[in-house]
Amino acid sequence: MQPLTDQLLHCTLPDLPLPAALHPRWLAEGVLELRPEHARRAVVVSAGIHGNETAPVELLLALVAAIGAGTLCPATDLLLVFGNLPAMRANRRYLHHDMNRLFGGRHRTAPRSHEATRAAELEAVTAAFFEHTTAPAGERWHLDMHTAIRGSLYPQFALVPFHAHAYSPAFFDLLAAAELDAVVQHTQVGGTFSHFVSEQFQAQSVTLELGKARPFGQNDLPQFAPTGRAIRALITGAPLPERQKPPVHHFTVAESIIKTSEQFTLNLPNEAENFTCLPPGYEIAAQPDRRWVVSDTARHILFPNAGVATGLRAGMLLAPGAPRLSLSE
Ligand SMILES: O=C(O)CCC(=O)N[C@@H](CCC(=O)O)C(=O)O
Ligand SMILES: [Zn+2]
Repeated sequence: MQPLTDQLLHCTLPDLPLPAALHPRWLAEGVLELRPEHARRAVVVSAGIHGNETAPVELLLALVAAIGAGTLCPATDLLLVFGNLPAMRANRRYLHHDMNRLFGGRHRTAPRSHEATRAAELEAVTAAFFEHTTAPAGERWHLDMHTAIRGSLYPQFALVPFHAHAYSPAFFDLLAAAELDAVVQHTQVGGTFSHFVSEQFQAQSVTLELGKARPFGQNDLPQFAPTGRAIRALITGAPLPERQKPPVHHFTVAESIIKTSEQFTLNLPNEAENFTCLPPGYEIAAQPDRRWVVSDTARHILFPNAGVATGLRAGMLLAPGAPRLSLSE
């Protein structure tokens, strides 16, 4: 294991020297705030909200190391969040409850658990971070980095939370510069960290899916380099790197498949990848009180997972294209 990963997991990362000019403060376990003078932007970068999604954690640690070494000089207020440390130590998505379903106050009504306590703590530190920034309203950003359980036909993609405020063209430029292959627009509220930050602080917040989830030490780190470069540009104010790939593909969530029965079944092979296009009329999932059939217009499956706890999302059906009303306007 890399020394910095070891330090994070053993809670000795605060021993790492950081430039005093950035006024570094550890606001909670695994939550580092940096506030350079005259910041014109406030950026939250989070990883490890799911403990087994380790590549984003390594990417975030590389940013902390570069800041410590003085090779990366943020010009923005920064909140760096390592989400679920006990789950990271156990290489599990979560210990008791999926933390990324508990934001927006849902932790209050959920059974008591490490994840519920941590979601409440992350909400509080994020609120304090945005409350004290001098960055203007349109310059609040949040990138919540994840990796997916299955492989994906579009290997790297973004999920934009449903939002009522404007996301700027600069936000979509960032996603393009990060070499993402696809952008998925949510159409309903959710309990994710990115939805919470978007709704509560009118931030341009997004979930990034950067590849397939693998344990520490097994990640192909060069795959994450374009995202790392785009984040560095965002936090230093440098120009964004030029995109080398074809244009980003857009999708919109048409239906969320919510498992509400233990007898829920999913009609898909384990090796089926995210974004697989299914034939219209295909019965993708069923439980005693209902069945989900693929429509003509929403044929792409995302995050199919029969193993989620009852009450949670077991997949989404996507329609190609951005929503008809552009949310960036
Ligand atoms: O691969 C999977 O099945 C899940 C990967 C993952 O953790 N995705 C996030 C997406 C959050 C969002 O919809 O914005 C999640 O499920 O929490
Ligand atoms: Zn995740």
